[in-house]
Amino acid sequence: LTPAPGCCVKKLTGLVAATFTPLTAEGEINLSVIGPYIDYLIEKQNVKSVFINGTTGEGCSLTVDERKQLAAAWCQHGKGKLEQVIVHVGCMSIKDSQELARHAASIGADGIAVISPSFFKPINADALRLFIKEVSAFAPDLPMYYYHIPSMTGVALDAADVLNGIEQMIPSFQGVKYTGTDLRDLGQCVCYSQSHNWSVMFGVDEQLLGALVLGVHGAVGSTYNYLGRIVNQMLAAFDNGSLYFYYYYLCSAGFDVSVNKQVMSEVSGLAMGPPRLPLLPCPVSKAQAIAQKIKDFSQGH
Ligand SMILES: CC(=O)N[C@@H]([C@@H](O)[C@H](O)[C@H](O)CO)[C@@H](O)CC(=O)C(=O)O
Repeated sequence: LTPAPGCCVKKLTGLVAATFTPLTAEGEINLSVIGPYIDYLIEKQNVKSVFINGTTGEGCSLTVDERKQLAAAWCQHGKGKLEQVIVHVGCMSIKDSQELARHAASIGADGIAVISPSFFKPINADALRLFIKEVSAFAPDLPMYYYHIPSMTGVALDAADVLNGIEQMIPSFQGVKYTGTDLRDLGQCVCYSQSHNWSVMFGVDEQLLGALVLGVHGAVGSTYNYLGRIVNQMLAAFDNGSLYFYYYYLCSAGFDVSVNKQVMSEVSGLAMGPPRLPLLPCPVSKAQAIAQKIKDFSQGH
Protein backbone atom coordinates (compact mmCIF):
# COMPACT_ATOMS: atom_id res chain seq x y z
CA LEU A 1 0.00 0.00 0.00
CA THR A 2 1.34 3.42 -0.90
CA PRO A 3 0.70 5.86 1.95
CA ALA A 4 -1.41 8.89 1.06
CA PRO A 5 0.76 11.96 0.44
CA GLY A 6 1.48 13.81 3.66
CA CYS A 7 0.01 11.08 5.88
CA CYS A 8 3.24 10.25 7.72
CA VAL A 9 4.75 13.73 7.76
CA LYS A 10 5.44 15.54 11.03
CA LYS A 11 3.45 18.72 10.44
CA LEU A 12 5.54 21.86 10.79
CA THR A 13 3.93 24.15 13.36
CA GLY A 14 4.82 26.61 16.09
CA LEU A 15 7.94 28.71 16.19
CA VAL A 16 10.89 27.95 13.96
CA ALA A 17 14.13 29.91 14.28
CA ALA A 18 15.55 31.15 10.98
CA THR A 19 19.10 30.66 12.13
CA PHE A 20 22.12 32.89 11.67
CA THR A 21 25.23 31.36 10.17
CA PRO A 22 28.11 31.64 12.62
CA LEU A 23 31.27 32.96 10.94
CA THR A 24 34.79 33.42 12.30
CA ALA A 25 36.42 36.86 12.39
CA GLU A 26 38.05 35.86 9.11
CA GLY A 27 34.65 35.25 7.55
CA GLU A 28 34.78 31.45 7.46
CA ILE A 29 31.85 29.32 8.61
CA ASN A 30 32.24 28.41 12.27
CA LEU A 31 30.68 25.02 12.84
CA SER A 32 31.81 24.88 16.48
CA VAL A 33 29.01 27.27 17.47
CA ILE A 34 26.21 25.07 16.18
CA GLY A 35 26.06 22.59 19.08
CA PRO A 36 25.81 25.34 21.74
CA TYR A 37 23.45 27.31 19.47
CA ILE A 38 21.01 24.38 19.43
CA ASP A 39 21.16 24.04 23.23
CA TYR A 40 20.55 27.78 23.59
CA LEU A 41 17.48 27.69 21.34
CA ILE A 42 15.97 24.75 23.17
CA GLU A 43 16.86 25.68 26.74
CA LYS A 44 16.64 29.46 26.69
CA GLN A 45 14.10 30.15 23.96
CA ASN A 46 11.94 27.01 23.98
CA VAL A 47 12.38 26.88 20.19
CA LYS A 48 12.82 23.36 18.88
CA SER A 49 12.85 23.67 15.11
CA VAL A 50 15.20 25.51 12.79
CA PHE A 51 15.21 26.82 9.26
CA ILE A 52 18.81 26.96 8.11
CA ASN A 53 20.71 28.60 5.25
CA GLY A 54 17.80 30.93 4.54
CA THR A 55 17.80 34.72 4.42
CA THR A 56 18.92 35.16 8.03
CA GLY A 57 21.50 32.44 7.47
CA GLU A 58 22.89 34.33 4.42
CA GLY A 59 22.34 31.16 2.40
CA CYS A 60 22.66 32.90 -0.93
CA SER A 61 26.09 34.29 0.07
CA LEU A 62 27.43 30.85 0.93
CA THR A 63 29.01 28.32 -1.40
CA VAL A 64 27.26 25.05 -2.05
CA ASP A 65 29.98 23.25 -0.11
CA GLU A 66 29.61 25.57 2.90
CA ARG A 67 25.85 25.07 2.83
CA LYS A 68 26.32 21.32 2.88
CA GLN A 69 28.73 21.51 5.81
CA LEU A 70 26.29 23.68 7.75
CA ALA A 71 23.33 21.47 6.97
CA ALA A 72 25.27 18.38 8.06
CA ALA A 73 26.32 20.06 11.30
CA TRP A 74 22.77 21.20 12.15
CA CYS A 75 21.39 17.72 11.47
CA GLN A 76 24.17 15.96 13.36
CA HIS A 77 24.06 18.18 16.48
CA GLY A 78 20.29 18.50 16.34
CA LYS A 79 19.63 14.76 16.20
CA GLY A 80 17.49 13.75 19.16
CA LYS A 81 17.25 17.37 20.30
CA LEU A 82 15.59 19.41 17.58
CA GLU A 83 12.13 18.51 16.32
CA GLN A 84 12.74 19.64 12.76
CA VAL A 85 15.67 20.87 10.70
CA ILE A 86 14.42 22.47 7.49
CA VAL A 87 17.16 23.18 4.96
CA HIS A 88 16.76 26.02 2.52
CA VAL A 89 18.17 24.94 -0.86
CA GLY A 90 17.36 27.94 -3.06
CA CYS A 91 20.13 29.01 -5.49
CA MET A 92 20.37 30.82 -8.82
CA SER A 93 21.19 27.56 -10.59
CA ILE A 94 18.69 24.75 -10.42
CA LYS A 95 21.60 22.30 -10.48
CA ASP A 96 22.93 23.69 -7.21
CA SER A 97 19.46 23.54 -5.62
CA GLN A 98 19.06 19.94 -6.76
CA GLU A 99 22.44 19.03 -5.31
CA LEU A 100 21.53 20.66 -1.98
CA ALA A 101 18.17 18.87 -1.96
CA ARG A 102 19.85 15.52 -2.60
CA HIS A 103 22.37 16.27 0.14
CA ALA A 104 19.66 17.31 2.63
CA ALA A 105 17.94 13.97 2.11
CA SER A 106 21.20 12.08 2.62
CA ILE A 107 21.92 13.70 6.01
CA GLY A 108 18.47 13.16 7.50
CA ALA A 109 17.00 16.67 7.25
CA ASP A 110 13.29 16.90 8.03
CA GLY A 111 12.36 19.07 5.09
CA ILE A 112 13.59 21.43 2.41
CA ALA A 113 12.44 24.81 1.22
CA VAL A 114 13.18 26.74 -1.91
CA ILE A 115 12.89 30.36 -3.01
CA SER A 116 12.32 31.35 -6.59
CA PRO A 117 15.48 32.11 -8.55
CA SER A 118 15.73 35.87 -8.82
CA PHE A 119 18.07 36.74 -11.71
CA PHE A 120 16.27 34.83 -14.42
CA LYS A 121 12.77 34.90 -12.98
CA PRO A 122 9.92 32.46 -13.64
CA ILE A 123 7.52 34.09 -16.05
CA ASN A 124 4.43 32.72 -14.31
CA ALA A 125 3.25 30.34 -11.58
CA ASP A 126 3.50 27.35 -13.97
CA ALA A 127 7.22 27.99 -14.49
CA LEU A 128 7.83 28.36 -10.76
CA ARG A 129 5.89 25.17 -9.94
CA LEU A 130 7.99 23.34 -12.52
CA PHE A 131 11.18 24.67 -10.94
CA ILE A 132 10.06 23.55 -7.46
CA LYS A 133 9.09 20.14 -8.85
CA GLU A 134 12.50 19.62 -10.47
CA VAL A 135 14.26 20.49 -7.21
CA SER A 136 11.97 18.27 -5.18
CA ALA A 137 12.67 15.36 -7.52
CA PHE A 138 16.16 15.11 -5.97
CA ALA A 139 14.67 14.57 -2.49
CA PRO A 140 11.28 13.02 -3.26
CA ASP A 141 10.75 11.74 0.28
CA LEU A 142 11.43 15.06 1.99
CA PRO A 143 8.62 17.52 2.67
CA MET A 144 9.06 20.48 0.31
CA TYR A 145 8.03 24.04 1.23
CA TYR A 146 7.81 26.96 -1.16
CA TYR A 147 9.60 29.92 0.38
CA HIS A 148 7.73 33.05 -0.72
CA ILE A 149 9.79 36.18 -0.15
CA PRO A 150 9.03 38.70 -2.90
CA SER A 151 10.88 41.53 -1.12
CA MET A 152 14.15 39.70 -1.72
CA THR A 153 13.51 37.72 -4.92
CA GLY A 154 11.51 40.35 -6.76
CA VAL A 155 9.17 37.51 -7.79
CA ALA A 156 5.78 38.86 -6.83
CA LEU A 157 3.60 36.04 -8.17
CA ASP A 158 0.78 35.30 -5.73
CA ALA A 159 1.86 32.40 -3.53
CA ALA A 160 -1.70 31.09 -3.72
CA ASP A 161 -1.28 30.75 -7.51
CA VAL A 162 1.93 28.81 -6.99
CA LEU A 163 0.17 26.44 -4.57
CA ASN A 164 -2.79 25.90 -6.87
CA GLY A 165 -2.56 22.32 -8.19
CA ILE A 166 1.03 21.81 -7.00
CA GLU A 167 0.01 18.67 -5.08
CA GLN A 168 -0.57 16.94 -8.43
CA MET A 169 3.03 17.66 -9.46
CA ILE A 170 4.82 17.25 -6.13
CA PRO A 171 3.40 14.60 -3.79
CA SER A 172 5.85 15.63 -1.06
CA PHE A 173 4.73 19.28 -1.09
CA GLN A 174 3.90 20.38 2.44
CA GLY A 175 3.26 24.11 2.45
CA VAL A 176 4.62 27.60 2.25
CA LYS A 177 6.89 29.82 4.26
CA TYR A 178 5.22 33.16 3.65
CA THR A 179 7.42 36.21 4.07
CA GLY A 180 5.08 38.81 2.65
CA THR A 181 2.44 41.28 3.73
CA ASP A 182 -0.35 40.57 1.25
CA LEU A 183 -3.00 39.32 3.66
CA ARG A 184 -5.44 38.41 0.89
CA ASP A 185 -2.86 36.12 -0.72
CA LEU A 186 -1.84 34.75 2.69
CA GLY A 187 -5.47 34.00 3.56
CA GLN A 188 -5.91 32.14 0.27
CA CYS A 189 -2.79 30.08 1.01
CA VAL A 190 -4.25 29.16 4.40
CA CYS A 191 -7.59 28.16 2.84
CA TYR A 192 -5.96 26.06 0.12
CA SER A 193 -3.61 24.42 2.61
CA GLN A 194 -6.40 23.31 4.98
CA SER A 195 -7.63 20.58 2.67
CA HIS A 196 -4.10 19.21 2.16
CA ASN A 197 -2.99 19.42 5.78
CA TRP A 198 -0.09 21.64 4.71
CA SER A 199 1.65 24.21 6.88
CA VAL A 200 1.56 27.91 6.26
CA MET A 201 4.45 29.41 8.19
CA PHE A 202 4.52 33.18 8.48
CA GLY A 203 7.80 35.08 8.09
CA VAL A 204 7.14 38.68 9.02
CA ASP A 205 7.78 38.49 12.75
CA GLU A 206 6.46 41.94 13.59
CA GLN A 207 3.08 41.07 12.02
CA LEU A 208 2.68 37.56 13.44
CA LEU A 209 -0.29 38.36 15.64
CA GLY A 210 -2.26 39.56 12.60
CA ALA A 211 -1.31 36.46 10.62
CA LEU A 212 -2.48 34.18 13.45
CA VAL A 213 -5.95 35.57 13.02
CA LEU A 214 -5.84 34.37 9.40
CA GLY A 215 -5.03 30.86 10.61
CA VAL A 216 -1.32 30.39 9.91
CA HIS A 217 0.13 27.28 11.54
CA GLY A 218 3.34 28.78 12.82
CA ALA A 219 6.16 31.15 12.05
CA VAL A 220 9.71 31.06 10.77
CA GLY A 221 11.74 34.12 11.64
CA SER A 222 14.99 35.65 12.74
CA THR A 223 13.79 37.18 16.00
CA TYR A 224 12.71 33.83 17.44
CA ASN A 225 16.42 33.18 17.94
CA TYR A 226 16.31 35.54 20.91
CA LEU A 227 12.62 36.36 21.47
CA GLY A 228 11.33 32.81 21.13
CA ARG A 229 10.32 32.40 24.75
CA ILE A 230 8.23 35.55 24.78
CA VAL A 231 6.62 34.91 21.38
CA ASN A 232 5.87 31.32 22.43
CA GLN A 233 3.89 32.72 25.35
CA MET A 234 1.96 34.89 22.92
CA LEU A 235 1.23 31.85 20.72
CA ALA A 236 0.03 29.84 23.72
CA ALA A 237 -2.22 32.67 24.86
CA PHE A 238 -3.64 32.97 21.35
CA ASP A 239 -4.10 29.20 20.98
CA ASN A 240 -5.93 28.47 24.16
CA GLY A 241 -7.88 31.68 24.08
CA SER A 242 -6.63 32.61 27.54
CA LEU A 243 -6.04 36.18 26.43
CA TYR A 244 -9.70 36.45 25.49
CA PHE A 245 -10.73 34.41 28.49
CA TYR A 246 -9.09 37.02 30.67
CA TYR A 247 -10.90 39.90 28.96
CA TYR A 248 -14.14 37.96 29.16
CA TYR A 249 -13.59 37.34 32.85
CA LEU A 250 -12.77 41.00 33.42
CA CYS A 251 -15.89 42.21 31.63
CA SER A 252 -18.14 39.69 33.33
CA ALA A 253 -16.73 40.69 36.72
CA GLY A 254 -18.25 44.14 36.16
CA PHE A 255 -15.64 46.36 34.65
CA ASP A 256 -15.57 50.10 35.18
CA VAL A 257 -13.09 52.80 36.17
CA SER A 258 -13.32 51.86 39.87
CA VAL A 259 -12.50 48.23 39.21
CA ASN A 260 -9.83 49.09 36.66
CA LYS A 261 -8.12 51.54 38.99
CA GLN A 262 -8.07 49.15 41.91
CA VAL A 263 -6.79 46.32 39.70
CA MET A 264 -3.95 48.60 38.58
CA SER A 265 -3.07 49.25 42.23
CA GLU A 266 -3.09 45.53 43.02
CA VAL A 267 -1.08 44.46 39.99
CA SER A 268 1.49 47.25 39.88
CA GLY A 269 1.87 47.94 43.59
CA LEU A 270 1.49 51.64 42.80
CA ALA A 271 -1.05 53.54 44.91
CA MET A 272 -3.72 54.66 42.46
CA GLY A 273 -6.13 55.52 45.27
CA PRO A 274 -9.92 55.44 45.09
CA PRO A 275 -12.01 56.93 42.30
CA ARG A 276 -13.78 60.22 42.81
CA LEU A 277 -17.49 60.47 43.62
CA PRO A 278 -19.93 59.73 42.17
CA LEU A 279 -17.91 56.57 41.43
CA LEU A 280 -17.67 54.24 44.40
CA PRO A 281 -14.49 52.37 45.30
CA CYS A 282 -14.22 48.78 44.15
CA PRO A 283 -14.00 46.25 47.01
CA VAL A 284 -10.36 45.27 47.48
CA SER A 285 -11.26 41.56 47.50
CA LYS A 286 -12.78 41.86 44.04
CA ALA A 287 -9.69 43.61 42.64
CA GLN A 288 -7.47 41.02 44.30
CA ALA A 289 -9.36 38.17 42.63
CA ILE A 290 -8.91 39.81 39.25
CA ALA A 291 -5.23 40.50 39.96
CA GLN A 292 -4.76 36.83 40.80
CA LYS A 293 -6.27 35.88 37.42
CA ILE A 294 -3.81 38.18 35.70
CA LYS A 295 -0.93 36.64 37.64
CA ASP A 296 -2.07 33.12 36.69
CA PHE A 297 -2.40 34.21 33.09
CA SER A 298 1.06 35.75 32.88
CA GLN A 299 2.53 32.59 34.42
CA GLY A 300 0.81 30.51 31.78
CA HIS A 301 -1.76 28.74 34.03
C1 LIG B 1 13.32 39.58 5.08
C2 LIG B 1 13.70 38.76 6.27
O1 LIG B 1 14.86 38.61 6.54
N1 LIG B 1 12.70 38.24 6.97
C3 LIG B 1 12.92 37.41 8.14
C4 LIG B 1 12.15 37.95 9.29
O2 LIG B 1 12.34 37.12 10.41
C5 LIG B 1 12.64 39.37 9.63
O3 LIG B 1 14.01 39.34 9.99
C6 LIG B 1 11.83 39.95 10.77
O4 LIG B 1 10.47 39.91 10.46
C7 LIG B 1 12.27 41.37 11.06
O5 LIG B 1 11.90 42.22 9.99
C8 LIG B 1 12.50 35.99 7.85
O6 LIG B 1 11.26 35.92 7.19
C9 LIG B 1 13.56 35.36 7.00
C10 LIG B 1 13.69 33.93 7.21
O7 LIG B 1 12.85 33.30 7.76
C11 LIG B 1 14.92 33.32 6.75
O8 LIG B 1 15.95 33.57 7.34
O9 LIG B 1 14.87 32.59 5.78
